[in-house]
Amino acid sequence: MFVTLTANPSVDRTVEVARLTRGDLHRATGATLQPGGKGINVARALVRNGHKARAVVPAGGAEGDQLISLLEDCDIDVVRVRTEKPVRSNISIVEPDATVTKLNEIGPRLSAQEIETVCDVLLANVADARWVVVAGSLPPGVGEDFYAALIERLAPTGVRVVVDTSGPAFRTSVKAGPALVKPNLDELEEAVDRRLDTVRDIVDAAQELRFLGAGKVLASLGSKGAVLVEDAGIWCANASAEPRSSVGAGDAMLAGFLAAGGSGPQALATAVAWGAAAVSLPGSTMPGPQDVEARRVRVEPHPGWDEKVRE
Ligand SMILES: Nc1ncnc2c1ncn2[C@@H]1O[C@H](COP(=O)(O)OP(=O)(O)O)[C@@H](O)[C@H]1O
Ligand SMILES: O=P(O)(O)OC[C@H]1O[C@](O)(COP(=O)(O)O)[C@@H](O)[C@@H]1O
Repeated sequence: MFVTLTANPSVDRTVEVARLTRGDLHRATGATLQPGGKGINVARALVRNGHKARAVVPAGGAEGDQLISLLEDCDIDVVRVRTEKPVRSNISIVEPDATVTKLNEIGPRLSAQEIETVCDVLLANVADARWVVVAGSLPPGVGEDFYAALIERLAPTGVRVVVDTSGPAFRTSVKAGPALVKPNLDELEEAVDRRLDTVRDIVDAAQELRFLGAGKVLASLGSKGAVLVEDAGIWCANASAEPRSSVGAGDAMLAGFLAAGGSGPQALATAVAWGAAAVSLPGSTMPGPQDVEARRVRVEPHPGWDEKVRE
């Protein structure tokens, strides 16, 4: 069982337009409405590929009801924590060259009581978990040490915790010693407070996070694939794709890594295969086994240290 917590879930609308121009009326060429938020997407990807996943989801209001009903057909064990304020809606605008413009709402404020309930519910639902994924931004009212405190409370259970978040919450959570973190390039740059241009820069930054407390670092680099830095070694991998929408690609990629054991080059290969498959699908559609093409994957046991990591 994989357990995820999405502190700030969303109803995701992805709208496809021929070309985005500020101030213009656009007629959408396609649209999807999907359950959103990083932990939810990780759970969606895992169950699409035959794994068991439970998603803890604070959800209030009519939008919360809509989110839960969108999750009904997904085969996820959804544990809803009812909150007073409504779930947010996030909008992604996708152009034919797969450029994505994201409009993420800040999310509903959670009360101190609601935050405590979310923690208690998560802790009550991890007994059968192999991994716990705590992911996404934190809504208003939730302190930046929320994930760090959860990692500390989960430590006695022995479960491995993955963090995928951004900003101050990311840096703070690293110091609490998660087994794995999954930053994208922007998040990694923000965490180490400098620009990163090459594989060497990524590995140095990852080692800094490991020095601070993270066990492994799985850095995602868009079309450049991903870099895994762990005790056993350092690997780079990428998979080719005809990109359509990158929304949720990082979540699919993390799910692939966990599904394949959460360690080493084979798990990294699966991760980028799932990421590439996700990016080829509309909206935040999570790939199933028929979408994933292992032949597209290239794993480098000896990273090209000076290779550029920007697209
Ligand atoms: N254009 C692309 N071609 C192939 N794979 C891609 C492409 N864009 C993203 N991916 C895959 O999706 C993963 C996550 O993408 P990235 O944009 O780094 O993460 P996030 O969605 O978290 O911002 C990458 O590591 C890669 O495996
Ligand atoms: O919590 P945040 O950082 O606002 O992100 C939430 C958004 O990220 C997603 O989980 C997609 O994640 P990625 O594109 O980073 O993989 C959407 O479903 C959701 O709208």
